[in-house]
Amino acid sequence: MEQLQKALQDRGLIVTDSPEKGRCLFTTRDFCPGEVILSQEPYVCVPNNSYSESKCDGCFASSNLKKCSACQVVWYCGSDCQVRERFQLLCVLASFKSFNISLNFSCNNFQKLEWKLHRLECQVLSKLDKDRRKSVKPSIRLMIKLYLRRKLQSEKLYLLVCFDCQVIPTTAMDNYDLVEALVARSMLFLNNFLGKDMSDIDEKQLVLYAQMANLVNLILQWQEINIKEIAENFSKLACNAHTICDSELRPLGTGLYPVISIINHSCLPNAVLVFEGRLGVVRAVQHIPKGAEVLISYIETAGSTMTRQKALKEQYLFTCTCPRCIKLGQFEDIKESSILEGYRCKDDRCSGFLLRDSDDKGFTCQQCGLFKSKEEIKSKASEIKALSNILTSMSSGNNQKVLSIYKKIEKLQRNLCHPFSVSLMQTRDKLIKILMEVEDWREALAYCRLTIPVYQRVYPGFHPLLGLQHYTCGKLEWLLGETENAIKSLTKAVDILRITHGTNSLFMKELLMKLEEARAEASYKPSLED
Ligand SMILES: C[S@@+](CC[C@H](N)C(=O)[O-])C[C@H]1O[C@@H](n2cnc3c(N)ncnc32)[C@H](O)[C@@H]1O
Repeated sequence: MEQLQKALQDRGLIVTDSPEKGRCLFTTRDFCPGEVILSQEPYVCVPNNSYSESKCDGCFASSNLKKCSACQVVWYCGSDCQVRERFQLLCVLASFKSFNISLNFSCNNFQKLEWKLHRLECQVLSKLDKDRRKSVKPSIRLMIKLYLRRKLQSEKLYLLVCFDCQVIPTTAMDNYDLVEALVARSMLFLNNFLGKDMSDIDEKQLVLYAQMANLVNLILQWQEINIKEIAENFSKLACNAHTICDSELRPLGTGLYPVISIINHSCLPNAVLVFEGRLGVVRAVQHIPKGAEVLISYIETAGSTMTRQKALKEQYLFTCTCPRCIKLGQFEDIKESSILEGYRCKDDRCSGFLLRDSDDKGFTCQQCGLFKSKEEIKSKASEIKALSNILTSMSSGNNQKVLSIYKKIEKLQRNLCHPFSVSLMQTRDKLIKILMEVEDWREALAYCRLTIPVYQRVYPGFHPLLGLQHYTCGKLEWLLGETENAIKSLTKAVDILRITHGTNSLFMKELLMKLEEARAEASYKPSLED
């Protein structure tokens, strides 16, 4: 901890303890919007591979993949990624006495050993029979990697094997002690439910961790392993691991970033976590003065206070007391919930919000006083539910059918929900995605424009999702030849994303280049007309 405090001190940060939140990360200097507060490589990470989709284990790319022929579990996209992974596993296997590996090689001749080493790397997984291999889901692999990595670092093999290349050395920000210090869900269960009965769901969760721990034990077959400790580590992953996303916030995998995990949650965060490849980067999204706590959001912040609190309670077992959450039950909060998750006025031209009547027969618009009966609402809601059920039962691939169902849902929601409703916004997002897949740019743009005011309301300030929505709008306008509009949208996207994503990533370079091209085209067009 002392070592970590020292490393953080150099970055203008300090870890403190609070009785309500446990460890907290505070600033010891000012940070300006867009400034990197902290960045960290994952201690361990895995891509979220499934039967239908695979990604490279090294960089999460999804093209030009080759499956490792030995273990049949891991995929790589090319030699660079293979080299990195093979090197890591060589070090692990060198620590097993059963493998007679010479440690006398440097990184220069390391590549010659690639194939041989990779076979060794896969030793643990390739020992498994076909059925067991199928049970090696990403969460299980993450745990296996955690144990291999611990073994590696505890025996300081990296330094032994190749002291001059300094691949992943043990540092103040990268060691197993930091994993040990992470808060565990099981501890939170106990703290929360001491003296009370655990609910069924909590008990089931603990049983699941125990089953997963058994599976890890069967795969690793280490004599000295402690199953209880593995189960405890699964419960740590549940409230500390992060979903690794690409620049457009599409999930790619899961990673454990033990220092970033010290950062607590707020529904009104002053920082954001984004990923540059596997690197986790925390950036300030507002001015953070010296002495303030650094806070990110763990959840989708678009929902009502009740929805957010439920999500935080279920996964992280705490009740949020951020400036948004402390308003729970106050008139402003009730109004906000009725807008985000409530119904629309019977009069199409009215944008008032509806509140439930005291006799529970229906809802009344708080602006024009029109009444909407419960039956009316129920019938529309069940039509939507029936259509959603059809969608869940459908197999993927039938874009046109899916599109027509989403359009029906959107129409019903337009009639039922408040114009700023989150579920209506989400349905429109699904429509945009499908319409872009079928290359109907015009209609995709129409829906995208409808979502912008809702995004601006639910994701205020520098929020990456708002920036990305402006970007989508800009790309569609650009494709449709609406250059002036594209410039406006792309500029709005850049204004937000340069704060949340920085300007160095390939993604941002592409966005900045698109904006430049659009500006160049706009200045070229009038001269043509002249
Ligand atoms: C990723 S950890 C954050 C670091 C944690 N405070 C620690 O001591 O390691 C997540 C856990 O921190 C606590 N936490 C995070 N944000 C909180 C908040 N706003 N209020 C109360 N507890 C919070 C909860 O126990 C949650 O499960």
